[in-house]
Amino acid sequence: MAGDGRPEGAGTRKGVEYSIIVPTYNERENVGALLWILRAELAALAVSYEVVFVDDNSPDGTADAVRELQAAFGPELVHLVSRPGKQGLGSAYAAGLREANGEFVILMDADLSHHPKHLPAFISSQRASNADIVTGTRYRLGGGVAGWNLARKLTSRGANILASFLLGARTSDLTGAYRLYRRDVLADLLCRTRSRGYAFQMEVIVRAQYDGRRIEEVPIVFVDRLYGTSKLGVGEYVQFARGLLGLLLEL
Ligand SMILES: Nc1nc2c(ncn2[C@@H]2O[C@H](COP(=O)(O)OP(=O)(O)O[C@H]3O[C@H](CO)[C@@H](O)[C@H](O)[C@@H]3O)[C@@H](O)[C@H]2O)c(=O)[nH]1
Repeated sequence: MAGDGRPEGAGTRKGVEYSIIVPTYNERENVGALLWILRAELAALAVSYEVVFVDDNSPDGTADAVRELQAAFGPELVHLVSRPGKQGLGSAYAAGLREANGEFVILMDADLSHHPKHLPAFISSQRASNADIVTGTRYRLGGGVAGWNLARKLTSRGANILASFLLGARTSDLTGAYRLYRRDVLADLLCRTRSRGYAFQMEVIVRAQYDGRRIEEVPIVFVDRLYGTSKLGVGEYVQFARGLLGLLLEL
């Protein structure tokens, strides 16, 4: 594997600044809307970008919907990584990175809970600060969550407070997934990250802090999905606890 996350000898598409990696599992109703809104939000910025969908053989036929988008918008803009079965978020990002050509990588959910309207803020924050990572935060002034029930709000907030306290983290939203990374920085972190599910977000940002990476935050409002359901289950909570314990023992 090359140091930037691509397989040795893989081709590059020169001049792409941003690769937007979107993991999907049963997101057929969302991928088209996401792409349209993304294009509208990025049009004014005059940046070059591509969108890499990583689908785990979704039973609802998400991969076919992405192929239709590919046919409509072209394979330069829309990429599809198709995996044989559900393998978790962390490994989906790694698979997306192997296909990505951008100097920077943006990770976002498919369901519009990570709204593309925040992308200009990520990009301008990185440009202004030369940061290695810009992470979206729900827990700073201007950020927030809409549409979650009280139990989910408390779980998310509680997990963040506990993990920040135990790990000495300076980032206000450890579990958020909406982030921009310098490509080589993400590739390096992925090599060392053990978590394969939702705990991935926490592990990556904490490791980056311990590595001395420059991390900036931008407030985002996470709006719960309109279509489909969350894939967060009990197993993910167990994995989160394991990931936290593992980091605590190691760092
Ligand atoms: N390829 C692939 N995609 C997956 C998998 N599991 C989830 N996804 C995709 O990953 C994205 C996030 O999944 P959701 O199920 O919508 O997550 P959520 O419960 O809304 O949780 C969000 O907020 C958490 C923080 O509170 C985040 O930790 C989490 O990553 C996500 O952004 C969606 O695009 C979903 O289709 C998987 O195993 N494989």
